[in-house]
Amino acid sequence: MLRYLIRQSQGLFYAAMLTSAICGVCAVLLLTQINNVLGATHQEAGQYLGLFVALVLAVLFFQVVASCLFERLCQQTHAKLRRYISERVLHADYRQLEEVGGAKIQSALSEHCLKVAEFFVRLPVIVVNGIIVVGCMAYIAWLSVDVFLMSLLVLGLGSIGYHLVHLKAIGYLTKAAKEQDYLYGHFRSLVDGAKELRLNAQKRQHFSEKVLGDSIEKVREQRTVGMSVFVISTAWGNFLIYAFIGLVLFALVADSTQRTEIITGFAIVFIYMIAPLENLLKALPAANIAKASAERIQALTKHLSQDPCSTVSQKKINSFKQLELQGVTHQFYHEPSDDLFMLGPIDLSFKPGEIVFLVGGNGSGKTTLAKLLVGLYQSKTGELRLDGEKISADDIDDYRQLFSTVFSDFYLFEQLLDIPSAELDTAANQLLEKLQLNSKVSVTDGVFSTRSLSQGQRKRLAMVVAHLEQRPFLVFDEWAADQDPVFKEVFYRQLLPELKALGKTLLVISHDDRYFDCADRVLRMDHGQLQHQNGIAA
Ligand SMILES: Nc1ncnc2c1ncn2[C@@H]1O[C@H](COP(=O)(O)OP(=O)(O)OP(=O)(O)O)[C@@H](O)[C@H]1O
Repeated sequence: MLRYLIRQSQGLFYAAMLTSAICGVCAVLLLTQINNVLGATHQEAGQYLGLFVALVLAVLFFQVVASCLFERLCQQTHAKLRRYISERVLHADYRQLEEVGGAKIQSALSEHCLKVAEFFVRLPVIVVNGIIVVGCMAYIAWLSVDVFLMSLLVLGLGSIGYHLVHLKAIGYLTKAAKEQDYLYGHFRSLVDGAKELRLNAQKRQHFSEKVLGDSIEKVREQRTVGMSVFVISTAWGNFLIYAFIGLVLFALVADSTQRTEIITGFAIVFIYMIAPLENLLKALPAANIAKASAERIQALTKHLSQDPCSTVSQKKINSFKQLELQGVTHQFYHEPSDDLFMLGPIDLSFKPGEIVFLVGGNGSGKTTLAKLLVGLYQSKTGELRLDGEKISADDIDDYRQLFSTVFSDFYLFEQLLDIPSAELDTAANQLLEKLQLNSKVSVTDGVFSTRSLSQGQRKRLAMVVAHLEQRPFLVFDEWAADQDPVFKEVFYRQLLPELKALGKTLLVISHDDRYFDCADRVLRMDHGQLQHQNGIAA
């Protein structure tokens, strides 16, 4: 994932890395100048002044440029990641999207994206300090090969210890990232379940303490332990540095002829190197958090297989003569209860200008069948046929454009999402009048004046949206359930016949048995199986 993102902004990334590297090199050169001045007489020191000032300015300049470039990279990455995940979600198989759930997607779009993007802000710290440490090591080698070999040994030991601890810490951070996905679900419940939580103090307390509270605590605990483990590894690194300094000062150069000179040189290098080394060790955990977040994003997007048709097709299907479902099946497996719901095999056909009612008990499979019909669910077996032609996976998005739906869990966007025009506004406002909503809502430039309506009124608004799409097939899933008796009458006796007269095919999922006579056909679902009944309902 990180590699993919780097590839996406290659130019910016390499420019930022290069300026960071130059900054690091200048910082090491500055160290050698400081050391030169320390070993020089007062007269000699003057000749180093120009280079010293130039190097200080260069370090500052490249540091600022590198940080700005990495900040830009961070923002670019953040935006790209958000777009990438949004696109994957937009084109994901609908059933898989249902399985993944909103919480994981929200967690990925907000926190995981941010953590990955932040990696690019930490990168200059890692690069600059890494180069300073390597440069210092090279300088140590130039001063004394023995000390350099010893420092390599110390670094080797430090790396092994760091790596072992690091594995442990990463485990905690990954667990925290997983728990965070659940936490986002609980955050949603805070708003979606606001009514229930207010009306039952005991449940509210349980939710607050046991559900939300426990989840917040788990994330806090795992992250704290993970980060503490990193702190321990940093301390281990620091211990090794000080042990090494002691070794050099008291043992390695103890009886050297140029003792004072060498010790002064090393003391400067060590002092100069400690802060970058610490910064490096501190920046690495952030990189690891980014890695854990990137893995969560990857796991999510991997789970969402893409519809084969990801672009808007030019092929528009505006009408049909016959639509058939042949041997179509679907199944839901509920793991906790080991329960399997099987729908079908279903054979069914529709013609333009007919009203078909789909009736049956709760959980009998009516909505599932409607989702199969409109191409939201893929059939396990069997096929959809339009005018005798089989609908393949490549055609499914074109096929879906035949339908306008109002499912019982419909979503109302704040705008019509069509290209705004005066005609569209006029048509929408006329429909609002027809559905007796004109005193509450109006449409201007394709945007609704309000969506703060009763559930029944919101459903009427959803009907306006569906109507405006001018598709040949309309599906209403218990649309009339929230309507008052007067408007129920309008829906069944006036609106449906008007739509039928326009040549539309209508699949109406309904429990209103007093209106079953409005249908040309009534289909009854029972435990996932379809029973055809002609004419008026049984
Ligand atoms: N997203 C889902 N994930 C898992 N199981 C599901 C899902 N949607 C529906 N089911 C299961 O499929 C069965 C049929 O559900 P469906 O919503 O199609 O019934 P329905 O006839 O529309 O019911 P109702 O009249 O209550 O709306 C149910 O037993 C339900 O548990």
